Amino acid sequence: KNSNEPPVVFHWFPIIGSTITYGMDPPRFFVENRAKYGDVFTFVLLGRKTTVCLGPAGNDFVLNGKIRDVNAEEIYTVLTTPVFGRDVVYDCPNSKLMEQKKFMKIALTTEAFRQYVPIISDEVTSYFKRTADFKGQLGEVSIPPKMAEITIFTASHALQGKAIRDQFDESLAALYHDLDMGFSPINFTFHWAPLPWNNRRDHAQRTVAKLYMETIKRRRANPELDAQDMMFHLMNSTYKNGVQVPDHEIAHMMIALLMAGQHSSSSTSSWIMLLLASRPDIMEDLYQEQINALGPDLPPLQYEDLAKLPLHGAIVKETLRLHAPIHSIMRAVKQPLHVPGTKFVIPTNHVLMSAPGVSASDPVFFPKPDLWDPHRWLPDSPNAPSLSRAPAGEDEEKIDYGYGLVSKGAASPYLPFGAGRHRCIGEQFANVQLQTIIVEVVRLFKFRNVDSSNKVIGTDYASLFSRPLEPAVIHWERRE
Ligand code: HEM
Ligand SMILES: N#Cc1ccc(COc2ccc(/C=C/c3ccc(C(F)(F)[C@](O)(Cn4cnnn4)c4ccc(F)cc4F)nc3)cc2)cc1
Repeated sequence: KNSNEPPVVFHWFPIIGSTITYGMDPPRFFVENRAKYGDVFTFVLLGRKTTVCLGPAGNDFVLNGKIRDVNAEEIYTVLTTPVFGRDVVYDCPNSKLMEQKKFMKIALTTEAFRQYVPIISDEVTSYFKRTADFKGQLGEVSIPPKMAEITIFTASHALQGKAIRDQFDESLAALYHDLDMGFSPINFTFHWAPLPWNNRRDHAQRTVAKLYMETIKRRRANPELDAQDMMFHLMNSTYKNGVQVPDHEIAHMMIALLMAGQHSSSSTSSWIMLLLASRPDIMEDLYQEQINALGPDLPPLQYEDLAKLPLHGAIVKETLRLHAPIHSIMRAVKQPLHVPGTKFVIPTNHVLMSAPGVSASDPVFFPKPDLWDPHRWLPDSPNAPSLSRAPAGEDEEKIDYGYGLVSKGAASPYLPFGAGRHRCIGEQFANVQLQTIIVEVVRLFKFRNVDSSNKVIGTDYASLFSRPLEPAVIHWERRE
């Protein structure tokens, strides 16, 4: 054991190591061990030495790591490739992923969002009209399953096109569920195991991919001129080496986007509804904001209206500060890595881990960090973030990895969408989708907790994306 490795978190057993304490509550695990060992420490996760680098400097070190030093696909491919399919995302060289992200971004333009807002609005309003759980004047309902349905309908219709969305009413929903069973942290380790759900996952992946490829052939035969959806753009994309994107890669990228959009948005939208139920006063502020900005008759929502609703935007921002769906970002170490400002050198048998959420709830940057206070993101708030401590210069700098300029600023304490080469390309879509859902829900209902308290339910960290524990019941009442 050479002396310049980071301190190791005390654990009783090898292999198991700290897996259970980490897996049960990662944020608590990070904060408790940061107090003991500082911003850089190693723990054993399912037999793997995992070195965490916390704080804005840690976020920068991991997320802006050079490609020769850190590698994402080696860690993630065992989890994602069986679900998405081959030759895309983490089953190809990073340079190919960068081109695939460029292609995906082409369908995520403001022009596309103009089309998506009415689509999302209609899916939300028609959902609440037809679902049994919201019949009558008032009632109680566990909200996460409802938000999972709303997000799959809104994301699939906007991003995948009406043909795919309509298949979610029957066959595709069951297939999606089987695919989803394979998207679990257990598969980080036991991906090879012929577990029953892995067989169902593989069958579902092949079936869904086939369904997409048939749709691609049909659309190529008679192109729907107006559809600017993701499939249309991927069908007209060509790699730098001149190769047109093959049909199976289009199908597999569509699955990847479906999984990304679904899990992140359904978790975040569930949190938003639960937090609004804990603060009915804020839900009224939202209704008032719409009336002040759009007029008392509340006309059908358009993309341009979202810019006039800053509190709606702050709801998403503040929810992601406390409930980012991805709590741990991991990289393989490709060569011994010196941690700047320390004597530590991280060896290549370690996995590197970033947890941006730790600095997002650090009192140094966010006064009363554990308080869900969307107003903190608006002017003149007492709890305004003091992001000025993060070196502003870096935030200004932008860099292009091949899919457009991204802010180099990984030294920021607020990174729910990551940073650097692997940064999210779905941020704008997620904001449009989530804010549109909030606008429509606020127009239809008033929420409160069943016991009228300000309590918020705990977090389930057992699945790949952190999400609310279930059942998470709220009381709803139809607005007159
Ligand atoms: C609230 C919503 C979302 C959150 C919080 C989120 C978060 C993230 C984070 C933290 C990363 C970086 C992962 C890493 O560095 O290992 C990421 C990457 C990515 N996300 Fe999202 N995401 C969201 C929605 C979406 C949506 C809607 C899409 C697609 C339409 C999407 C597609 C992607 C893609 C393609 C990457 C790139 C992965 C890579 O380059 O390795 N995400 N996202
Ligand atoms: N015992 C025990 C025990 C042990 C440990 C634990 C918990 O330990 C951990 C540790 C790490 C993690 C990491 C989460 C993680 C990483 C990558 C991805 C992803 F790749 F999939 C994604 O980024 C997702 N994404 C992006 N944007 N929106 N979605 C993505 C990218 C591109 C793409 F096209 C499609 C995508 F969808 N997803 C999730 C989760 C849990 C529990 C129990």
